[in-house]
Amino acid sequence: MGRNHDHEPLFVTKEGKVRVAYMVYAATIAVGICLIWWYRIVQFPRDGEEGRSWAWIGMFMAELWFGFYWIITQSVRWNVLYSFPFKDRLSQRYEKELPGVDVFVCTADPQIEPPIMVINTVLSVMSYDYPTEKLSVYLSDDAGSDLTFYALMEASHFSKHWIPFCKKFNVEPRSPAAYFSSISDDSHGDDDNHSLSKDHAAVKKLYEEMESRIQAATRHGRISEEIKMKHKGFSQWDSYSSRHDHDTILQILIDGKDPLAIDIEGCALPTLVYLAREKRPQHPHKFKAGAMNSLIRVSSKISNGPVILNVDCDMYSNNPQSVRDALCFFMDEEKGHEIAFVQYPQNFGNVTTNEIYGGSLRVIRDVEFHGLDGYGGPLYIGTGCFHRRESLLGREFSKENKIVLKSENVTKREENVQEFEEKLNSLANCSYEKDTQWGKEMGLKYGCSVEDVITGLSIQCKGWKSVYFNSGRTGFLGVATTTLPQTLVQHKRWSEGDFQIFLSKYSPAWYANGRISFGLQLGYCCYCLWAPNCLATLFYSIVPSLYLFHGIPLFPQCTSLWFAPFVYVMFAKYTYSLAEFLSSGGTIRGWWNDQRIWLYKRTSSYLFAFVDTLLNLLGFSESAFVISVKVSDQDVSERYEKEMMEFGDSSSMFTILATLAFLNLFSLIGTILKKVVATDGAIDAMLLQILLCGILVLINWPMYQGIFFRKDNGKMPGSLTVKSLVFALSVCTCFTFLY
Ligand SMILES: O=c1ccn([C@@H]2O[C@H](COP(=O)(O)OP(=O)(O)O[C@H]3O[C@H](CO)[C@@H](O)[C@H](O)[C@H]3O)[C@@H](O)[C@H]2O)c(=O)[nH]1
Ligand SMILES: [Mn+2]
Repeated sequence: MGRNHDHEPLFVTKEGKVRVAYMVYAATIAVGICLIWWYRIVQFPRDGEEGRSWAWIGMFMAELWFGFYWIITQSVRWNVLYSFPFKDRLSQRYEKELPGVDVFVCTADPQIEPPIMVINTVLSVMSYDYPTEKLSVYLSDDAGSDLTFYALMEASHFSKHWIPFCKKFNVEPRSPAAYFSSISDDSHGDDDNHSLSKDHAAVKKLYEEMESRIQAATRHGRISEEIKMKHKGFSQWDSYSSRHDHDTILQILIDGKDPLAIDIEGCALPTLVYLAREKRPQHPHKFKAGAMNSLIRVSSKISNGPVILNVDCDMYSNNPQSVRDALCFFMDEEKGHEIAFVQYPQNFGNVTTNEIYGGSLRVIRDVEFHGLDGYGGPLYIGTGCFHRRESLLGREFSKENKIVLKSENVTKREENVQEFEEKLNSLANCSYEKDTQWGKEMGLKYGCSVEDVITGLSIQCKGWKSVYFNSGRTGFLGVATTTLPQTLVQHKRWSEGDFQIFLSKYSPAWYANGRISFGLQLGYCCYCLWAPNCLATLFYSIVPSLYLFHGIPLFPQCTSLWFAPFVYVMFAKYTYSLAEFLSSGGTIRGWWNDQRIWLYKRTSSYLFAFVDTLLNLLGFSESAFVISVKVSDQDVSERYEKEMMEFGDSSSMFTILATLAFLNLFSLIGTILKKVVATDGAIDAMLLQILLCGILVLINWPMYQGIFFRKDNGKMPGSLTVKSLVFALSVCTCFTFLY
């Protein structure tokens, strides 16, 4: 108290300009949508053709859905908000009282999440520009891999050189791999920088030696006896039988309370902890949510930082100031006490210019999440998120009981580190959570494949707000998927989890009613209703094309006035979407690719997610967490760099995509061969159907290439081509018999 506040806030928010033009545009689309609906009602075919009537009803349902979904997506565009923190004010006022920050890094598989990548992320967060005695880093290893442990041990030694180097020269970014690959060796060649270039060379050498040791161990798939002898920590693996069956392994590699834990310049090091929670085959481990909850408990006894940062192991910190930026929101005297979490956008270091798999999630990042911020704050999306420990633990927001973040007095420990570790082990045991509120009212929620979103929603339903911080130097950089199957699988997990939320107790549609703002409810629905989009999209990409082939119109003639709303809505919607994509920094080809990915996701990932969610609900299946692969073979990455679509995997999702691609191709070719369009007035009556089918064929171009022309390993597998061909032909034939 008694501080000179000047009443200057630690952060400000700016609303997007009220865009009258946008509102007019949206209103015209809304009118267009209503006209389309009206058309379907008044023009209902009365010519007694039953097939056409059913198709008509289907089209109407699909258009009802599209219209309804479009309305929902408006919620994230009306009220965009941008937030800007003031770090200088933070350090002026609170430098001495900054709170402890615990960073949780999660990893789960040393094969697809290589230990060297994991420790680069760890090193990047250990070297935050933040008082080291207040910073603690925890690595949760769900594979319980001694390779990862070994890499972390190496990192703990290397950090003694790396952290002082970063701080001395204000290096950015602070992931050594990213830093060394961004800087050429002779860029420090001039005399002024003599000290930098010398240190740079020395640290680089240390890093490369460490890297080759870790890579060698990873290649062998095991740790040599010689290394094992050197560190007693490996003895904890003596009772280890497999990654699904082992005791808790907890090791404090750097103990911040130990006066001897210092770097080469004599400064304190941040605490560094390795945790592999107990795993037993008969005991469901609840994936990342389970890992996070163990970390919350274990960390509460070691450092108990009131702020928790969660990052995935592939998302290194790209900005050493991020902790300070985030604290500006939490520590603001006026509004800070309401904020439960600060979410950074997910950015990826490996997205190519035209993002063939739509990997940058550009529009979500630069438009929609700002829109959510305008209604109370964004979703928690798993990585790059700073939490208040209290709200993560399940505490309700209360105006009266403001929780002020401040540094705590460190209590001295009686026992030595080993005894202490043993005491904490039980916190990460399988049985610990039995008959407790963990996974329900406490910590991250279980039973949903997007544990992050459902947890964030329940926090917001308890009265808390969140903040989306997306400005200045990018906070975190991760690894985006690099093949089509991976992308589809990831989106299946996301859309399935989101749809589970929609149907769960915490549904944004009913539970959240009155607990969060209406705008935010709609905002959540945009994502929670991804999966059901599959039905309307499938219908729209199959039925009109089949009917086209038989010369049966399902849209108004182009000489009719009803033609106008259809053309207007499509044209206006897609022009706007292109403009939005370009203004978020994308390219035209990138937008086109993004449309393709939307189509693919909607017709495969979302369909599987939709079906699985329903089966799940009926108790037929359990959803699992399929971890995204973060490494790829040389030739796969080469094709990725060249933006060639990677199939090369026979999944059932592909069968659907290829079948659809064939169906539309046949319809289009058949239509031309049968000279359907040559008859009088046919073009007039069928123009929209021809256009729709033509666009579907155009957008599927990379698929045809993969089926017919490519020879490389990434092409569509032959067996799959045959299967889809048979399916497509059968559908066409069955349909012909019906008519
Ligand atoms: O049993 C598990 C499975 C996964 N993870 C970790 O969870 C993180 C995310 O997994 P990833 O396969 O990379 O999934 P993504 O789809 O890239 O992740 C996004 O979506 C997930 C929810 O579906 C969130 O958990 C993530 O934070 C969010 O970045 C990784 O660090 C994994 O190591 C675990 O710790 N234990
Ligand atoms: Mn990931």
